[in-house]
Amino acid sequence: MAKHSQSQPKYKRVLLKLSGEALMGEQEFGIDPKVLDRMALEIGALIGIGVQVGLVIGGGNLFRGAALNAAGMDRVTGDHMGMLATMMNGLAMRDALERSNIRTRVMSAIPMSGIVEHYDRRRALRDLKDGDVVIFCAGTGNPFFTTDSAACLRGIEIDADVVLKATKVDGVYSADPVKDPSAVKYETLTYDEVLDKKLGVMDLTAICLCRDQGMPVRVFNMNKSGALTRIVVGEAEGTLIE
Ligand SMILES: Nc1ncnc2c1ncn2[C@@H]1O[C@H](COP(=O)(O)OP(=O)(O)O)[C@@H](O)[C@H]1O
Ligand SMILES: O=c1ccn([C@@H]2O[C@H](COP(=O)(O)OP(=O)(O)O)[C@@H](O)[C@H]2O)c(=O)[nH]1
Repeated sequence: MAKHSQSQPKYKRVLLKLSGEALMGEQEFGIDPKVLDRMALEIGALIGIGVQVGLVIGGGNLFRGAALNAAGMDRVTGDHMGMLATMMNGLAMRDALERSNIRTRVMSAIPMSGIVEHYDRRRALRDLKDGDVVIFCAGTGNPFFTTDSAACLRGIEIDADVVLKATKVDGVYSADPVKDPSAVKYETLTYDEVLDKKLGVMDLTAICLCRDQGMPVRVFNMNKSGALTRIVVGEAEGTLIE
């Protein structure tokens, strides 16, 4: 960390997307406080070198609308539950960040008066400039979307330099590396290559939005200690889609 804290960041403002499943750690469901604390440390290292950090957190560790739908629930109700799950993860992450003395604001796409603020882009920009981490919860606020799309949307809205998608694998591969051990990792890809090859690491709505708005996306493994800082200071890590 000492080495990186002297490094000049390549990016001034990033939108970090954490999947809900990443928060489970070794558990089957829910949130592992040890994982939250480790992520708070990694995010704190970025704040420490002057990088502005917006955060979108998934909800897949708790509920996913599509899975609830497959089990018989109305899809829109399931998606509402999924978005509420991202709120719980966001509150847990704020708690971990604040315990690490990192100023944090949570904004929700769905009004939730008395718990968190409603999403306000201009306010978020002011807070980011003040060095606060801003957590954007409840996805896009609409069913039939994912938090990957929400991350790209918020990243574009706040004029982030890059969307950083933290996941469980080391980048984008020729096939799902969890299922196919012969899959080969890409260093870089264009948006159209991701779409044409149907590479399943991010949903297509999110990729199309980034392509149309020219927002680069880097997919990387958040379980690798220091990977986030290495990316932000310009070292090769994961896969860059642009
Ligand atoms: N071509 C691919 N390259 C990398 N990962 C892939 C690919 N296709 C499918 N995946 C899977 O996508 C997952 C990453 O997506 P992520 O959004 O983090 O997970 P989830 O959709 O379960 O929340 C990886 O864990 C990996 O198993
Ligand atoms: O804009 C959004 C974002 C999320 N969701 C719901 O919230 C769930 C959790 O988000 P996601 O699956 O993206 O979480 P992750 O895979 O990142 O943990 C999704 O399955 C959807 O049901 C939604 O309806 N609209």
